[in-house]
Amino acid sequence: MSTTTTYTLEANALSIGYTHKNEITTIAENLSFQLQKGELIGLVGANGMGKSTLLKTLCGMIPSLGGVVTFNGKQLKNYTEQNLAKELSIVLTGAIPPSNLTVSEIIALGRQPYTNWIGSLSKQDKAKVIEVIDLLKLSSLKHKKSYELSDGQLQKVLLGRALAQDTSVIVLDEPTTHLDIYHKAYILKLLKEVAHTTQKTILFSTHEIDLAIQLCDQMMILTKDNFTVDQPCNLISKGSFNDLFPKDLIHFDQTTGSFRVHK
Ligand SMILES: Nc1ncnc2c1ncn2[C@@H]1O[C@H](COP(=O)(O)OP(=O)(O)OP(=O)(O)O)[C@@H](O)[C@H]1O
Repeated sequence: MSTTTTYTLEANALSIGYTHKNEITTIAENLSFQLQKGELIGLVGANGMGKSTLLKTLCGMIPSLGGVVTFNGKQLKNYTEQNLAKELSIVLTGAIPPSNLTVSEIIALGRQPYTNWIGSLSKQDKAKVIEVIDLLKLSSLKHKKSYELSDGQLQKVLLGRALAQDTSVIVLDEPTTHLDIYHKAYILKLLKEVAHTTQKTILFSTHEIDLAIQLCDQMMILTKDNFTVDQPCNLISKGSFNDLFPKDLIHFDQTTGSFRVHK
């Protein structure tokens, strides 16, 4: 049943993992958190810890093994695909769209939940596409086909498609993977601005821990034994980043807020 809430995305006692031929592999369990409007949230964890599994479970792409996910007060399982697409957009790594589409056309795909059955764009849809192209500074590329783009440019375009979808929650799996350090910072700063100015909840997974610490309102740390959600400064003071990786090679330096290699 729907209830009024200030949280856009909530998980309660969520268990994530995979079921193959009745064999259940649990990747993480008892995950609970509440995310608010206007927040940028970074999810970090070592390779294979379950970040993508968690994001896909939150989006309903893979079934949870237990617990409840709620969007804007309504349980995920009670949404139709069409209605969920108005609340939630997803950007997955390697989700390359058909290569003969132009940048504008890919971004316009984000309007699908709002268009009629033949997919024709209204004035409002077209205005949204132009707004996103301007926001992401993609005007010079708008007529290029997706196969003509660099990996980084394509990543920006996929973000554009999610922004055009204009949902209250955006989930991105490693959105800065193919970008250089300048463009990693550019995209994460842009996500923060979008979250703050449009009051969207933006959750992304990343290995860019230093940048995430500087830019996120909240961070989620997923380790083998723990799941912690808090503001980056609190996580630093609690020493939570120290548990992210084995301690034989690197350590977290609390004064600089970054990882250092043992000399
Ligand atoms: N379809 C699947 N079936 C079974 N196990 C899977 C499946 N996909 C992933 N896994 C396993 O789930 C675990 C978590 O994987 P996941 O991709 O969620 O980790 P991650 O934290 O996103 O890793 P990375 O940082 O390397 O991208 C891994 O042990 C992986 O092998």
